[in-house]
Amino acid sequence: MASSTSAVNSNNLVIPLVNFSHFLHGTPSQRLSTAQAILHGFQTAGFIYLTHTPIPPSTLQTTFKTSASFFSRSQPYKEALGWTTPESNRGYVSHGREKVSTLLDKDSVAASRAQAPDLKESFEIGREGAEGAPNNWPDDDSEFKGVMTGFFGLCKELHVQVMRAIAVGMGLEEGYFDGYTDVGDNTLRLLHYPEVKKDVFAKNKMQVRAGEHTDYGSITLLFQDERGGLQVKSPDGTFVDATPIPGTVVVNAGDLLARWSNDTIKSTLHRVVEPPAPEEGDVHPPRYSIAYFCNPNFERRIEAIEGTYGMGRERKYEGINSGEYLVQRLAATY
Ligand SMILES: O=C(O)CCC(=O)C(=O)O
Ligand SMILES: [Fe+2]
Repeated sequence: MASSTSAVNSNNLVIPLVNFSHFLHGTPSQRLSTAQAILHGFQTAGFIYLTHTPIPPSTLQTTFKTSASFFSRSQPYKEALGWTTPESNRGYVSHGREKVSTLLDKDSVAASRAQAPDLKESFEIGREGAEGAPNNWPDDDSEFKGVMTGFFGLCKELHVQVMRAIAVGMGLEEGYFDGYTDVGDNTLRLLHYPEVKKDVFAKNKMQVRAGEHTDYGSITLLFQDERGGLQVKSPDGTFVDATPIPGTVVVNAGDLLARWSNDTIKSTLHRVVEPPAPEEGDVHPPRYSIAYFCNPNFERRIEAIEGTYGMGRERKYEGINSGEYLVQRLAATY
């Protein structure tokens, strides 16, 4: 049986829908064809949708509920847990503070933020126990911490497995990336795009919920609710809806994986805009999503992956330290 059909197929953007259990538990041939479908998706669209991951739907539901209840707290409560530095990259980020964008210097980021700030707030959680970078947990809510650390661990494991699939797809030894994924230097980002009047979008054509950007790290695991609004840039240059499919995880490759793979894997622009399905009334309801940004262990040096250069393909990039790369990218965004 084929492991893959497509989740999105429009304007030359084909995002495969892959049953991940065929990689985890399938026969050797299912395992190989699934790994190849995953790698192919990253090489062409830069995005895939996974079904049948080991993350239980009930756990995901609890995590979404816990996230929504956190965002419903008062502004001073959330501000007290505020994000402080790119080095720690942990805590609460209020509306309009971060402007994800393709602009690399601080002045242009600030200018575009002033024009149409992203309509969102977020809470960033890093690896527990990282030296000098404690998480900004609310001290009156141990349930929040318990739910989020549990979810962090499940996502960490999924990162390990998706990187194994990429290794198998590339014809490398399955554990090729294990020494890069075992620490879990990743970031769990809870996102809340508040309810918004429809005329906000009508009045300003530039207004979006999250500006177009690429992600920075290796891969991102993205869990979205049923609202819609996520769009991915197609090879034609148009933005195509990455429509929510219940029970799936959207996975996209980030800039560091593109670089690591000598640009054989794509890090594709995406954004969040006004939801496509017209709802009744003059407001769009809130949208919640959860992004888990995976990175190679911060202490590792990232040099072109074996097999992605040679035989007429030049090696395009210098080696770079994973942690330094991320801090440099984050420093330009806040
Ligand atoms: O909310 C979403 O669906 C996308 C979020 C995203 O792309 C990001 O935070 O990097
Ligand atoms: Fe993103």
